[in-house]
Amino acid sequence: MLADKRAGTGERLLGVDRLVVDYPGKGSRAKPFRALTDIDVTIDTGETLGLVGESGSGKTTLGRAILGLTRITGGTIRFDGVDITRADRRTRRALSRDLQVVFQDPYTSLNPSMTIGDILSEPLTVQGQEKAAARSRVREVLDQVGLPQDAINRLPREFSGGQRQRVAIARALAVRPKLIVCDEPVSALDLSTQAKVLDLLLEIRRETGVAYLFISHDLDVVRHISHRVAVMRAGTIVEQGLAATVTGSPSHPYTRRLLLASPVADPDRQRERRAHRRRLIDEQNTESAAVQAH
Ligand SMILES: Nc1ncnc2c1ncn2[C@@H]1O[C@H](COP(=O)(O)OP(=O)(O)OP(=O)(O)O)[C@@H](O)[C@H]1O
Repeated sequence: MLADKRAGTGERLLGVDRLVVDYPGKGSRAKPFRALTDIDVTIDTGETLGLVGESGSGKTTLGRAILGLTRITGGTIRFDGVDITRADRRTRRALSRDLQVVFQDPYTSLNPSMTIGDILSEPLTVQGQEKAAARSRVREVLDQVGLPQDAINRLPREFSGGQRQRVAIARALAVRPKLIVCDEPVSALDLSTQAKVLDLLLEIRRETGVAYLFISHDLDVVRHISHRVAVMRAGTIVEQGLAATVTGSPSHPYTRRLLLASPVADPDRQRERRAHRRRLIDEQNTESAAVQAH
């Protein structure tokens, strides 16, 4: 488990300021739907910000806005000292050296007809690297994510879900990015594979100093990897702070509900959770007794 402190150098890598995203409504007269309202988040070099919230709260929309995949209605996004809110395609291509993504589903995020070698060398050749240099970098990242060298000539279907997610992580790592947006990277995996992939992400962060925006609906997963946590609900951030504080003594009732809803494998955490649930029930009983006595 992580120490309760911020990581990195304290240098600001990402700054999202009063971000608003509207999706067009369906039909010509329909009102647009506001998916994000005045979102403020920051990530420092080497830091992990966990983003939690239930389905539909806007986590993916925020990740996609940062990656330039969703149209922004208002506010600004700065990355590494540059305003990238409305970056053009050329700037985005250059940015992809520093800003990468790992999606949730390792089954659909990898091109099934490409070999692992081609999947991993593509981002490097797009950045203008020579084929030979790209191949040697591919060998390095395969090692880094714990996959065998002979994976180079194999296809994604020959690998398990956890191994495919290692390929997706290797693809993101290949260009040595400063920030990786991890959008539910372990949700499609079983519990023991989840733990292994989370450990891999932690090890990579230690080795490379990369920062993560780690998106998950599961507060327990997020607390394992994050220095700070932001909690989203209906397109807004209801609470953010140090991971141990937000997950240990949440101040917002919504965060408390999320905490109780998240599945845990760790018996200590299960005991802790049962005690917490009992405390909540006791509080509620005391409140209703007080109301009845009034
Ligand atoms: N392309 C779109 N057009 C219209 N509405 C959208 C679009 N994409 C997302 N939404 C809506 O925006 C809101 C936020 O969606 P988003 O996918 O960002 O949430 P999320 O927290 O990532 O949810 P999940 O965990 O289910 O992926 C939801 O109400 C969703 O229905």
